[in-house]
Amino acid sequence: MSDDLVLRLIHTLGDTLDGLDVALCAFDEGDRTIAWNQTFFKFFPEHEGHVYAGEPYHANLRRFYTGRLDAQELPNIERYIAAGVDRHRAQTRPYSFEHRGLRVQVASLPIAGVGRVRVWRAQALDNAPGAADAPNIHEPGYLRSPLIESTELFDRIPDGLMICGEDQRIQWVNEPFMQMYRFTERTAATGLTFDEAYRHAWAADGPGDMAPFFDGLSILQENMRFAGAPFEVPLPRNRWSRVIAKQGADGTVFYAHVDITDFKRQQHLLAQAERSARDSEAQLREKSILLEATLEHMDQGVAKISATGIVELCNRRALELLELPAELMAAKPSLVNVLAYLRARGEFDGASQEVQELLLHSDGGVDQQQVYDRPRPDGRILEVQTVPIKGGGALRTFTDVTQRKEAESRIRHVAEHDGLTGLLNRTAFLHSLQAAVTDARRPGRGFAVLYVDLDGFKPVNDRFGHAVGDQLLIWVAQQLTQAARGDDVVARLGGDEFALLQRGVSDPDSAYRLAERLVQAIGQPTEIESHFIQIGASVGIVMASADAADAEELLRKADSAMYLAKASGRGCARIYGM
Ligand SMILES: Nc1nc2c(ncn2[C@@H]2O[C@H](COP(=O)(O)OP(=O)(O)OP(=O)(O)O)[C@@H](O)[C@H]2O)c(=O)[nH]1
Repeated sequence: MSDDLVLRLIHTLGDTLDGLDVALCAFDEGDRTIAWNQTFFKFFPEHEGHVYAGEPYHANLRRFYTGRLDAQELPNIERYIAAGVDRHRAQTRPYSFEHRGLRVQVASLPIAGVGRVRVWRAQALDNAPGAADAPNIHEPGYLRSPLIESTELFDRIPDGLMICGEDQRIQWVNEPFMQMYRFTERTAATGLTFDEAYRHAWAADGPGDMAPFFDGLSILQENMRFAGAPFEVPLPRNRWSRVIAKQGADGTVFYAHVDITDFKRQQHLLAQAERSARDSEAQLREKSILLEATLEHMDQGVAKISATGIVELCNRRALELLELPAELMAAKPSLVNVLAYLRARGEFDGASQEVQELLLHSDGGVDQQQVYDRPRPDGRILEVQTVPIKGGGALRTFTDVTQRKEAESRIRHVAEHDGLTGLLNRTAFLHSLQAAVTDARRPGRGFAVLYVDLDGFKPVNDRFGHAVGDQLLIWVAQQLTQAARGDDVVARLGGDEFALLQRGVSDPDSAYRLAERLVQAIGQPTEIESHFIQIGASVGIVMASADAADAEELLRKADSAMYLAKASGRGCARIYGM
């Protein structure tokens, strides 16, 4: 059938129904208005002059509700409209409601290929003439339903039961209903509307938070007007009731009130748990973003090695410091492969034998914290620290300590050397001497200490000035260094006093010969700032013996031998104890 023909048929049907005082309004499958008749305006004058073909059903409902809702209910209009649209789509049975002084019964019929046709007919109002003759609901024996001859049976079911007459007033309620809605006498509920019974439940509870009451009242009023689908209302003391209506044949409506408090509580707990899970998930996400950003921007290289030896994570700085290609690391290689790559590029060539061994057998696993310095081929020094991770694997950090190491070695150099000549100072010489004393107990590790004091140095200072004296001290240092062998130790003890640790000598003759060479070298004339200068040197010698005491004592003995040389006319050497 063509759309046009369908529309003509609906119009004809509408005209026909006008004759029966029945209103009609038809909607397509998208809930848009397609046709209506004259009686429709009689029941719903608010639509006259406004309704148009194609108007969505929700626009129709908005007009309907705008006219009938009072100020208290108006804020709920959107909910009413949404519920009305849902009802429109799902309605399966007729229901009646009051509108503009009329009681109207409405039926809705889905028509395949068209949509839905709604028809309304007027009914007599309860307070219309003749209603005064209606039976007195408070009369004993008013109950008309044969179903409730034995109330005891219904008092024993767990759900509340409320039976209403056609006039929507309560005819009978069971015990569980009385408990739910706070009635002590069954007769106190009789004759009330459900709306009034609901108000009673809340009034009986005394003052408290009334927000759920107002909410529940509007849900109840809306649903009682267009009874159909089950609905839920809040009761005092955080209880909830689900109300299910069932229409009886004679206009009686049976309402079951199911206590769903536990269900609601569980729903609430579930929603809370979902919310807190969402919150902690969001927090976790935020934390991991923060962690990632920190990792990417930190000055330290970081790599995480899994329990199975896979390099799972390697930050930007680690790639830079080790000159690792990003593609290699993105493939999550094994540590063994990464070490092989680095080894092939000479990464470990400067590392100590111990570190080389360590790296050769490393799969990343460590039992305890491990730290070592690794000199790189580019001259920088990396401090590599590995800590075990609970549950397997390890975290390895790479810190560029080049500058720190350089500063440390500068400080060490200053602490150990004489600023003028660059020779070791007294403290460092005593350290070397002490090490030699310890070592001398081994065969072939004998040594001699030569204490050198310049002769006639003071007059140089006095005559040519301190600067020339300084130059002369530097020249003396050179003479001593040149006369010494590579593994000997030369030091300036202070002022014009120097010392030499001669290694690998056990007979005094060798030490004496070196002393003579020193005396001879220092005794040569030299030119400093155009001045020809000649000084001399006196040398005291002490030989280390197996029972040698400590470094300080050896130096003292050498010093006293030097004094003997001075006493014997200077420019010569003397051996301690000889
Ligand atoms: N120019 C210079 N002079 C120094 C320095 N340290 C000490 N002196 C001087 O070196 C001199 C050492 O004194 P002496 O040991 O009596 O000098 P000397 O003339 O060699 O006398 P004898 O050892 O008895 O032969 C003093 O005049 C100190 O001031 C220094 O760093 N530079």
